[in-house]
Amino acid sequence: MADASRSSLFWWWPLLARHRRKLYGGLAATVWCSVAASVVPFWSGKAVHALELRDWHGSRIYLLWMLAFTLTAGIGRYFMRNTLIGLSREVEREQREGLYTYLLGRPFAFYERQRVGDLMSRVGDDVGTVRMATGPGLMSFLQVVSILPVTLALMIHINWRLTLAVMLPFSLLALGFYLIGKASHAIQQKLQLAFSALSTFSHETISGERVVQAFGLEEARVGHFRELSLRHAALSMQQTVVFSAYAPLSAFISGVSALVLVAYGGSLMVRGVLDLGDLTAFTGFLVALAWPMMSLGWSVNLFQRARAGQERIDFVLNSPEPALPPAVAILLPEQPAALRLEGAVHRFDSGRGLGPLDLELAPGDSLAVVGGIGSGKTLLLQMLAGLREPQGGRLSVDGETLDETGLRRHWAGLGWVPQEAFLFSDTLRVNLAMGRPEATEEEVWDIARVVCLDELIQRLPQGLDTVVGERGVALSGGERQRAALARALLRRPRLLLLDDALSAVDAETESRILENLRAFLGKSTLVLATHRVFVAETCARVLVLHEGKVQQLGTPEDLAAQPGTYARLKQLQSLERELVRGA
Ligand SMILES: Nc1ncnc2c1ncn2[C@@H]1O[C@H](COP(=O)(O)OP(=O)(O)OP(=O)(O)O)[C@@H](O)[C@H]1O
Repeated sequence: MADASRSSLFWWWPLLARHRRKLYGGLAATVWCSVAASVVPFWSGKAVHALELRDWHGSRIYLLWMLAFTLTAGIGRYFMRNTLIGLSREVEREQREGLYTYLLGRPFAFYERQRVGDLMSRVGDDVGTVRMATGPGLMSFLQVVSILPVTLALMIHINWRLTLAVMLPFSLLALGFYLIGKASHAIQQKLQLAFSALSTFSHETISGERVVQAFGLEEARVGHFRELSLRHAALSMQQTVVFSAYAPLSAFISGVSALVLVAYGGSLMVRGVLDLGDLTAFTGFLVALAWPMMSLGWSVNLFQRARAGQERIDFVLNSPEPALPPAVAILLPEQPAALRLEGAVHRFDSGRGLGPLDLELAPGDSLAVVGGIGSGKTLLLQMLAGLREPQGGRLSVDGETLDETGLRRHWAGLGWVPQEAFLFSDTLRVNLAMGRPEATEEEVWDIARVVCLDELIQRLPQGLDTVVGERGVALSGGERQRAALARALLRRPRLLLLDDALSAVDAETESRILENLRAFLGKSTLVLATHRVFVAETCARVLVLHEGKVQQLGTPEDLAAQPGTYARLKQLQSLERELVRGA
């Protein structure tokens, strides 16, 4: 949660500190514009007084001063808006980029605790509330604090008793704003949570729209969305009710103040203590004060909202997971990776998971990981990839435990094809060359041939420049998997990890790809997780996992010859293939 300094009134100072010069410039422009604006009533009073005395020349001079200060205030206001609104936009950009960079620097475990819709609402909505406070909110606040002393000084200069009388009602305003602000902050926190729940739910529903439609869940999902939306609307209404009190309270206080001015100011004039010019000036001062005082309520509300938003942003930024090591320039060794797991374990609260497990892979080794559903294949590959840190035991690569640079070096030489092939919404060319942007056209086509994607690319109207849609939606599951495999191979990885990477490819194409992959054996260390025995046979060794532990380990031939899970699987799948061939 936010630390103590963040929850103080100046929680946003760390965001502004970097922009001190701009802030001071904006502050100077605000003071300039406010001082100029507050002096205008003073000259208007003088002008009226001169008119009262039929001093036409004097009144013209005072009117010219009025014009000059009005113009000066206008110019100051222009600079104030440009500087402070510009500042808020910069703070917003920095905060958004900082949050985005932070998110991309989080390890696996972080994303298992977060929901995408919620994170998106923090990057969008919460950052937006902070911008509103650092821009328009801060501007209004600065206006009030700079207009008030000058106006007060001029008012006291004319008559301190009348000043005290007309300003007294304004002190009630501060109390009112404090109470409203407190209520508003509490509602705002709930409101932002409600918005986050709404955006998480809608993000999930839209992402899983095919499942929703296929299972006829539209009504149920719309119903739940309506509930969340109603809660959000109800809280928004509560917020509006509380917020609506600002304007009437300010207007009422201004009205009472005007009433005091007429009653008490009028009596002072009748008694000859004040002249008409003084009363006119006081009226001008109250008009000049009214708007900033009213907007003070609005800016206080913006601060409440922003503080709640910043607390939610800080909650993400203070997540307990350590950051990923920074990217550094890396010179990769030529030979394939050597890996060793010693007593490596990763278990979830449910007790399910992987290990303790020992495993050694020499450079150029190939290992197939076989096992039932949930036996730990993916976890093992994630651990070998350095994406999931062992909770106990250790992973060493090329004989060394992975430190920060070691991890980056490990990733630089990694070709990783996850179970769900993910493509970015760009062209096929960009997706394939993502791992090695300097790859030549020829190299891209060579790899496309290895994964049997060349024919498809030739058939596509824009060839390699075809846009594959969001997450590669324009390609079939098997095509997506082959593109993801090509992306990994094009990297010429030292370690190639394939997590059931060809499960959506038809058996014939899969055999062709496996045949082509043989050319890579020995050049990369290969670990592949699979449910298919004939895929496992591509590798020199097979590891059978059961409930996260090693059940069998040996060459495919040895395992096929001894009784056990592997032999049983092979028998079953061979029979299946015979049946398919016979059919
Ligand atoms: N993030 C997680 N939180 C909790 N449990 C998890 C998590 N990820 C995996 N598990 C559990 O760990 C076990 C191993 O999961 P893993 O994904 O490695 O299985 P797998 O062998 O790859 O399965 P499959 O063949 O279905 O892909 C499973 O029982 C799974 O439920």
